[in-house]
Amino acid sequence: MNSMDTGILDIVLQFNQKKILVLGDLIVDRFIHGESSRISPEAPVPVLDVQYENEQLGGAGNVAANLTALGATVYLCTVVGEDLFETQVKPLLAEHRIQANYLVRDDSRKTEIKTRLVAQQQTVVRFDVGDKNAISEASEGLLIDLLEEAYLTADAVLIADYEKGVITAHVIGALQQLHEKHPKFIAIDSKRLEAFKALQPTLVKPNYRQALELLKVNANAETNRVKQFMSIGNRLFNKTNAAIVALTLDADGALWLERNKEPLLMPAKSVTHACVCGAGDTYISTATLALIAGATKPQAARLATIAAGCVVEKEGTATCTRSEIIANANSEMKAIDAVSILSDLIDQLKTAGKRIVFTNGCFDILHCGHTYYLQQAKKLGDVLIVGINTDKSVRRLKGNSRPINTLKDRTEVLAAFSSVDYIISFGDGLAGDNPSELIKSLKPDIVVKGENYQQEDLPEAKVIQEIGAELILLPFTHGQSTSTIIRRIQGRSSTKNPAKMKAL
Ligand SMILES: Nc1ncnc2c1ncn2[C@@H]1O[C@H](COP(=O)(O)OP(=O)(O)O)[C@@H](O)[C@H]1O
Ligand SMILES: O=P(O)(O)OC[C@@H](O)[C@H]1O[C@@H](OP(=O)(O)O)[C@@H](O)[C@@H](O)[C@@H]1O
Repeated sequence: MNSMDTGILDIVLQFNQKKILVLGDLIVDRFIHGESSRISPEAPVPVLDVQYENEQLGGAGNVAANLTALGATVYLCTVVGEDLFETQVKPLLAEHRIQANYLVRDDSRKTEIKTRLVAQQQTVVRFDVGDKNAISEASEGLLIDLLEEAYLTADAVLIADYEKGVITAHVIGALQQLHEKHPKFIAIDSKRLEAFKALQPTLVKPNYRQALELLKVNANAETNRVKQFMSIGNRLFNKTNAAIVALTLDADGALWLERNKEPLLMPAKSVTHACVCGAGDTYISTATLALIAGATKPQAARLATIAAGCVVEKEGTATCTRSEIIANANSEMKAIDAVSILSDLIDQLKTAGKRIVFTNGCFDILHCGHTYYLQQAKKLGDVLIVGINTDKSVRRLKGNSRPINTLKDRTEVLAAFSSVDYIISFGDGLAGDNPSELIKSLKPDIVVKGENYQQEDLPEAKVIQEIGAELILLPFTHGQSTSTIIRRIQGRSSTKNPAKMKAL
């Protein structure tokens, strides 16, 4: 754990207080998965033996789904056709906890549905059905009314424009008027960023192809894309009027550009088989939430990269939760301050078949007894969670001279142990100095204690039984304890330097 990581965690924890207005084209992504082992006799195309199908929200719908997965409240302003509303769109919105109050339903319109045939994880063909023409005047009027309603309560506006007809010149004009009266953070992902110049967006996210098109530069496979945009990237400011340009470069990560500042390159996670559909949606959703939660540019770029790295490892159009961001952040980020985040994370780890081990203690001055004990605890399962007593709690348990090290320092030392996966403090809640409440919330599979305890003496024994966890008592290393170490030091100091002993 270091100060940057603590900052990142604080930012992620604020995501659920944010309200985002998402404006754009809703798409339905349909994936038909199968195996292919031969070429059709009728034409030189693979024959797909279909195994399963699924549908996901795409376009602005995917942006909204990503934002809700990250904890935010979303007002999704869009126009959908009646054709797919009841059967496809409504259930998907409900699944992602997205309110349908800001949607305009238009029975003259066909919703965009993109069907992909996927053989052995490789998309073989995609076909699109749906209207791409501008929405009707009636729908436009209704959409602008809803936009005005949602705008004032939102913390930021995220435009997900796929040029499927929802964002007309009138819609942009209405947004501009609102923005002039009540300026807000505006983030834009669009193939035609120049059309939004008047909004003076805070953040735009072109991908490489879109950035080349904006600057009217031809693509060249030989070019080093990072070097190229380090040199010509500043021309994107005049084209977009944006304060920050997050240029995403798929497997090469992203280059963040800001006027008169050094560009920031954030490399992407290396993924063997990346499924990139929707990665840009996840990227801009996370970057927006991070920036409005007060993240610095490097922090926001890092969080967006972690989230995009998480979705490209999943099948189809996907989302990344706050817990996944924390779990995917580097291993230094072990200390988790919110029980709800850790319990979400544990649920996900359990679903992935992991066995969760929990133990707790003061971990004041660490010695080889701790090392052995934590290693043994970890071996009992897959993930070791350590509950650590707060400073006040240690004082109550061990006396006023303790702890020797503050909670922050004790946590930092504990986080350096490879056997320890996550650390959470406890001791100031209703259950006082024992971890009953924490165990009840986290529901580990195994609880480990030192064998100096008897099951019947443990205040948490009842909770352990209630949640159906197994209690395992591990032997302590003989003669090793923090108190013995302190006494040893005091003994030595008292003969050699009594003044120093007092200071201890
Ligand atoms: N092949 C990949 N491997 C790892 N990360 C990727 C890959 N493709 C995309 N990403 C991640 O997703 C982000 C956005 O991807 P990109 O393809 O540039 O945007 P878009 O989806 O808008 O075209 C990248 O900056 C990167 O973090
Ligand atoms: O522009 P077209 O291709 O017609 O439509 C958009 C699609 O390419 C896909 O673009 C993806 O976004 P990313 O661009 O990968 O973030 C997602 O929004 C998908 O849901 C969507 O189907």
